[in-house]
Amino acid sequence: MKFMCQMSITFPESMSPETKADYQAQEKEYSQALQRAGEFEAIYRVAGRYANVSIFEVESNDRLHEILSGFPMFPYMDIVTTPLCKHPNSIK
Ligand SMILES: O=C(O)CC1=CCC(=O)O1
Repeated sequence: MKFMCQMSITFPESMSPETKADYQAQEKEYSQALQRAGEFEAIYRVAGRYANVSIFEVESNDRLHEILSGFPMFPYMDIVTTPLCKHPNSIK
């Protein structure tokens, strides 16, 4: 099952730069492990925003929820999830 997730991140103004950097380092480690495992197919930065567009290939809705809620920055994310289907004109 393929999904597009649009994530935007808002840290509290009171959060220190050190805490932000720690979240970002944890996020990178978690994200890259999922990418290596093949469940996290792609991630793009949205130009001009602290947001991304991510593509996941997972076995179930429950697995997607497990992945998303496991992101260290999950408490600071707003996530919009869109299920994707094959396009009839795709050559892949
Ligand atoms: O977009 C970000 O920086 C937050 C994020 C979510 C998954 C990831 O790898 O980074």
